[in-house]
Amino acid sequence: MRALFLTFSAIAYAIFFATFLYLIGFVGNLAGLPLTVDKGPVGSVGMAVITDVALIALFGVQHSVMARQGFKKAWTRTVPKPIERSVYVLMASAALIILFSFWRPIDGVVWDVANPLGQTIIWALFLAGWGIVLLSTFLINHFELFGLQQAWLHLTGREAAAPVFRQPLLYKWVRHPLYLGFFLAFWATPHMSYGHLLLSIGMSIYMLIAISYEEKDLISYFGREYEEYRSRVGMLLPGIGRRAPPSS
Ligand SMILES: C[S@@+](CC[C@H](N)C(=O)[O-])C[C@H]1O[C@@H](n2cnc3c(N)ncnc32)[C@H](O)[C@@H]1O
Repeated sequence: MRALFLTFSAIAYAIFFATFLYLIGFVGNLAGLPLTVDKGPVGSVGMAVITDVALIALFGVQHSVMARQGFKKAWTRTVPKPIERSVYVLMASAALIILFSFWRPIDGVVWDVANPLGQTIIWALFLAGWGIVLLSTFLINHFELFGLQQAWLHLTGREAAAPVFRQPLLYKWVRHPLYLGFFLAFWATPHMSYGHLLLSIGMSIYMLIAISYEEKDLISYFGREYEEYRSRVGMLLPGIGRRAPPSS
């Protein structure tokens, strides 16, 4: 059973990684992909807006609800604890695959940068965004975030350690570098269509909500240590979005 759990986690991880790579191409409109933010079946604008908002909401609800402590407690009565995170990762990938499959592009130019230097700078920001996302997962704990560590510890008969508060490298300057990377990745495009704008706005709203829930959890784990960090370090940009600790 323990080896089966690890196999399940490894498969969930492989599916996540393939989905993550596709997401880069989807948002960046990579030539050769069958479906991207600007390439796919076109219908009426009204239907496209309703469909796309529903797809973003599905992703946001799956991500936020399944990450909450209360949900995890209830959920692990059914799903074995060592693979709980891998099931979450699998569901998150499924929500993205559904988004890729049913996304409806919306034509129309919000901005279009034709200048070659401008385009190069914007693509560099786009790639930097994805790089920051990946780097941040390693700064927190990549293999735990994606469920492999939990199944491995179970296989080797060890207990999962309690969450550790980290502030290495990027976390010294901003509290949410991973989300900062996603902001760059969604917004840095030389050609912004109305469909892409909808995706960028929707994901940005989701991330701001996710940050507020995540910080409540972080304060419940780490207490004053996190409150002090929050009062000193900016949210998404250095020095901006610091929050004074509640007076006691
Ligand atoms: C997907 S990661 C996003 C991390 C962070 N919000 C960011 O944007 O870089 C979410 C997980 O990271 C954990 N986390 C966030 N900040 C942390 C920190 N400074 N130290 C340890 N864990 C952290 C949260 O508890 C959550 O399980």
